[in-house]
Amino acid sequence: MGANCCTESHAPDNYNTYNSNGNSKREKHKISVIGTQPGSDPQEIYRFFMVGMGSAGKSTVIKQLQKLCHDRPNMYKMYDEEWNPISHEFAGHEKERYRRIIRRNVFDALAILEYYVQSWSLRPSSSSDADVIADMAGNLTASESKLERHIMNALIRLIKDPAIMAALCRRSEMIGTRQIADGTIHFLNEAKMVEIFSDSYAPSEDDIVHSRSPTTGIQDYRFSVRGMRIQIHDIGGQKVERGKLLSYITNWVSADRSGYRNFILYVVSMAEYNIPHPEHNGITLLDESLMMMQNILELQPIQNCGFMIFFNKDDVYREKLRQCAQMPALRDDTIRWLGQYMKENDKALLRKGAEVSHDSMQKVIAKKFTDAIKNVQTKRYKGIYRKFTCAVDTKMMSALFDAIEGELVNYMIDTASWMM
Ligand SMILES: Nc1nc2c(ncn2[C@@H]2O[C@H](COP(=O)(O)OP(=O)(O)OP(=O)(O)O)[C@@H](O)[C@H]2O)c(=O)[nH]1
Ligand SMILES: [Mg+2]
Repeated sequence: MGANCCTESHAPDNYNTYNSNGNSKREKHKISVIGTQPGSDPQEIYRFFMVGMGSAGKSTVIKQLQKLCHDRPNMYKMYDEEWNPISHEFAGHEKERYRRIIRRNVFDALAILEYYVQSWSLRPSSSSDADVIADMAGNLTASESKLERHIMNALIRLIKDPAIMAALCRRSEMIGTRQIADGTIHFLNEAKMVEIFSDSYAPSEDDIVHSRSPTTGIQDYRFSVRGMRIQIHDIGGQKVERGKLLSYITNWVSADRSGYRNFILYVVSMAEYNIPHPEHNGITLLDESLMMMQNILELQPIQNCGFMIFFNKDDVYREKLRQCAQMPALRDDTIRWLGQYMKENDKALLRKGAEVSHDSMQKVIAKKFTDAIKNVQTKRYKGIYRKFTCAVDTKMMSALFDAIEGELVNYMIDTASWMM
């Protein structure tokens, strides 16, 4: 185990961070070490540049890999930048950090729910618990690490408030910055909140997978999955982060060497198919993600890299489509945004409030992206590989990672047949 591995943070967002101009000082060092490690095969390394809009689920993929190192240590292992095995376990200070993040996620979600309770007039009279939250909201940063007992109790009482529950049921109508992070739903029930706000709370791996903290910069992670070495660079996708993308991608491509198999891993949140863009009329956040993907595909330096798309948040997408049966406005939105890619039969079913096969609706999203890919001018030398994913679902992600080696080897051999 590397000398510094016990002191280094292994949590997503805190590991092997690139310096501000996008160069990894460690990268050069690492290249010389891998080739000369005693007893090591001159093994291939599958290298992923993971990118997408903010909140698409990129860091959740990393957290799942870390969780799998915990659940199945014989098959999944984590490494430092010199490919020395390291502990995947979250150290005490990281658990403490996630404890704060999760409490903060819950607080933010309740503040958002309370906002909708007010603006949708869901509560007949005012609530003193809601007043406590409103008073806190401005000062939370300073005191987030030690929420006072009466505030915690007010939060727990609020989650039982029928008005808050009614707002939660209308989550698909929430837009802009006032949206609840998809993973936070996992925490929004009384039993879980009692646990989260107890003094002895230590987040489980599953809780960490559901937590939300935006990534800044570019983070470098290394794992082996059934002996196959993979290196993933996780790029922050918030608007403020996206300005650095070109320099990161150029540096990443130029660090290529023999034995690397390079892939762009583009993560898309299908849940955003109906969320209007906060700044541009007439498009959704999914459209913005699609445009970002097109811009990346136009970049000359990546034409020799494989390109994989994870269509993520399949569970949220499925749930929204299911809700179409009871929510005519959501039905209309779905037809407005996706109708041109849907079969006429399916549109008729949806209009009647009947269920449309999920398989067909997944193909609708894939078709939207395939059409956009056809408009890309820059010639590609590799095909495009796609998967529908639910990054918070450990079983699904483990099945995906278990199969990925064979799939990637086939991809490298016969890229043409992998075109979407
Ligand atoms: N329900 C559900 N939640 C998901 C899924 N994938 C990710 N999430 C949640 O979505 C939130 C955002 O996920 P992140 O992994 O932080 O998103 P990101 O792409 O890394 O975002 P940035 O770091 O801002 O670029 C977290 O609360 C996750 O738990 C999914 O497939 N289903
Ligand atoms: Mg992230």
